[in-house]
Amino acid sequence: MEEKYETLKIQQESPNSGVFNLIINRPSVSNALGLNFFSEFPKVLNALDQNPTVAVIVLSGSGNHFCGGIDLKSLAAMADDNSGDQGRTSERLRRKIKFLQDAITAIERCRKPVIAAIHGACLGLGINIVTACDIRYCTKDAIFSVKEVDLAITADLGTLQRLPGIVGFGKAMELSLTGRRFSGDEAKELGLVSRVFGSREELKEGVRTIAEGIGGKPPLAVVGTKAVLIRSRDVNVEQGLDYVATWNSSMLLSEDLTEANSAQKQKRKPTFAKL
Ligand SMILES: CC/C=C\C=C\CC(=O)SCCNC(=O)CCNC(=O)[C@H](O)C(C)(C)COP(=O)(O)OP(=O)(O)OC[C@H]1O[C@@H](n2cnc3c(N)ncnc32)[C@H](O)[C@@H]1OP(=O)(O)O
Repeated sequence: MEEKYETLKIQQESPNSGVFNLIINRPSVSNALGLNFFSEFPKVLNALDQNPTVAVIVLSGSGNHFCGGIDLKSLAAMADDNSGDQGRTSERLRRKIKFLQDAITAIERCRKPVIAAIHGACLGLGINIVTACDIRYCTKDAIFSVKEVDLAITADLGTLQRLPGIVGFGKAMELSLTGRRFSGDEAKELGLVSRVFGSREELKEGVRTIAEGIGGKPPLAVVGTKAVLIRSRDVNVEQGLDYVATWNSSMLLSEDLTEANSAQKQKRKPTFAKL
């Protein structure tokens, strides 16, 4: 956790808190992100996931924006060199795209909940990132755009796969084909965010309270809920039920169950061992 990163900053909300802020940290370029982000992000998420002190991760942006999208200055370099024949060039590019995708999917691989707190611009790559997050909140002045189409890119890092499940197929198609900008209020109307806050300060405080609330819940059930919901999204009901039956048959009988029940009966705050 002591390591320094070029594109990210980690801050524990307060001493003893299980809430950790993961901050996109390239404010001079509106948190536009290049290749180094894709190397750092999964490493940091994995470190947070493995750290038993961490219960919930809040992802936000430093400066004026959440994320201005892919770093346009590094986009050409990311498209790779053209050495070798067409087949080899294409296969290299395919591997690179899979590497970028994998960095975003690290959010879903992380057992702990990841909450996006969005202010200012959240464009292109920003949408890929937040649609992989477990919960999203934003400020009223947040601006969203599935911008890839305007850059002659078919969005390929998760937006087209995850957005339909969040806002519905038709809305996802409309937003992705037009690339139009939409506001925090519309994001709420669409179901992209769960709540809109009046200011950045209110967003920070509101999300902190929600994250601390989740962080105080039985950790095995929190991790299980995330894992089972993500799996259920991708399989049919029967397969999802089968998955949760196996999950709970191995993890339901924990000290958390006893503690949650006792605390409820004794009308006291429960305390759970870290995960
Ligand atoms: C394999 C491909 C994988 C992923 C592909 C993803 C596709 C995308 O992400 S599409 C989205 C691309 N992003 C954009 O088109 C955004 C362009 N920028 C803007 O619209 C605005 O700059 C803004 C983000 C809304 C911020 O506006 P404002 O607050 O008025 O500040 P500015 O003065 O415009 O910008 C400040 C500073 O940031 C630099 N910057 C902003 N965005 C990017 C970017 N995407 N890449 C590189 N740099 C960016 C901008 O140039 C300014 O820097 P200066 O040095 O002062 O010029």
